[in-house]
Amino acid sequence: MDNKNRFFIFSDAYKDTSSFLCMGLLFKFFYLILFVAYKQKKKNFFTFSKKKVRTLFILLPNLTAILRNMKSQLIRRHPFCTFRTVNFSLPSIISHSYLSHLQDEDFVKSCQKTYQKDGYLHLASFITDECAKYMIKEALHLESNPKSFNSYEQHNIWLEEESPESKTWESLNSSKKLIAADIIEERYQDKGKFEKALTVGPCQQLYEYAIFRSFISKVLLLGHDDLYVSGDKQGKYYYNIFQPKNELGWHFDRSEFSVNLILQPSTSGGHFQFIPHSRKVFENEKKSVQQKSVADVIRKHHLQGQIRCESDLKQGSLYLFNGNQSLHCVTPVQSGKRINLIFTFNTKPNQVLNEYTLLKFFGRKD
Ligand SMILES: O=C(O)CCC(=O)C(=O)O
Ligand SMILES: [Fe+2]
Repeated sequence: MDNKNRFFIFSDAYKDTSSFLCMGLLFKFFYLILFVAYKQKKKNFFTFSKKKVRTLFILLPNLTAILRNMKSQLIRRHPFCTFRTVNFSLPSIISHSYLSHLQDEDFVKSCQKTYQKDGYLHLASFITDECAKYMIKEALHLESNPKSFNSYEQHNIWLEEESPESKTWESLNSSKKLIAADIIEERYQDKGKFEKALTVGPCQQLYEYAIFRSFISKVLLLGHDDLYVSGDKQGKYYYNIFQPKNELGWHFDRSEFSVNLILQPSTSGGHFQFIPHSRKVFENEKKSVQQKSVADVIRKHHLQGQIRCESDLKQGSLYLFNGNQSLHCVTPVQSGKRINLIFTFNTKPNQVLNEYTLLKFFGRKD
């Protein structure tokens, strides 16, 4: 085991620490009973009577409930019991095979080709298992943070509200939990005396890695333009957590492209599906007056065979996607949480989200 992997032993330690403390309390409790029994010299203390067994039955469940409660309090409050921040170096974030290829011309060309043909590029195991596991733990740790936001939206495929044309489209549902970048970064600031101060977590490191950004801009924009990090402290990157029953209804993204890192696929359901380069077909249907549904258009234009269901997205998969041109959705999660990390890159520097989008996405303006 190398040094990087050792961190996971430490990050797991919080569970053991709290169990250890609770076990300690339990032992103290029994020690106290024995001590009292000894002091009172009650000879019949250890003999069983119906009354004693009944008392024990009443006491025990209460005692375990109290201990369970104390344990959760300890996990939340005790500095040793919170999920600890870890310092990752770039080679422990990006898998070795990609790290050495991001600037390789042939590799970039083959990625460009796939992306142009499909509007989609999947790079399996882009980040290391260690980093993915850490990010999953971080997302789950921040899930209960009061600033993380359960977003629920009713929308049409265009994600438009006002236009009369878009009103004739069926209404779809989307729901997930969003954990904005500022909540993630808070973890790495103001560490108390129990944790070493760290300024940059692995999400931020990957997001700000210029070679990663330049690779993406070469693939997405064929190198005609540069990509910039976002100026938005919430939306620059964010964890998404899909619980069972959460889904993303069919839609076209407002942004031209998306960069999505899959951390944990759900155990069943929660598949990413898309119809490559389908915008024109749906645009042509936009003008007719009758009520329209995705299923109707799929039937009418024989698109069924073109729906791609990406069930091979696994822990550590990175996918780049042309979400503005290809209709896509995430099917309802049936079991297990689906966790991913979305990066926002822009073609102009210092772009920020407007108040409306901030409230809709993250439930707060600042
Ligand atoms: O979670 C995914 O894989 C897709 C996300 C997506 O389409 C979106 O956020 O607009
Ligand atoms: Fe999307």
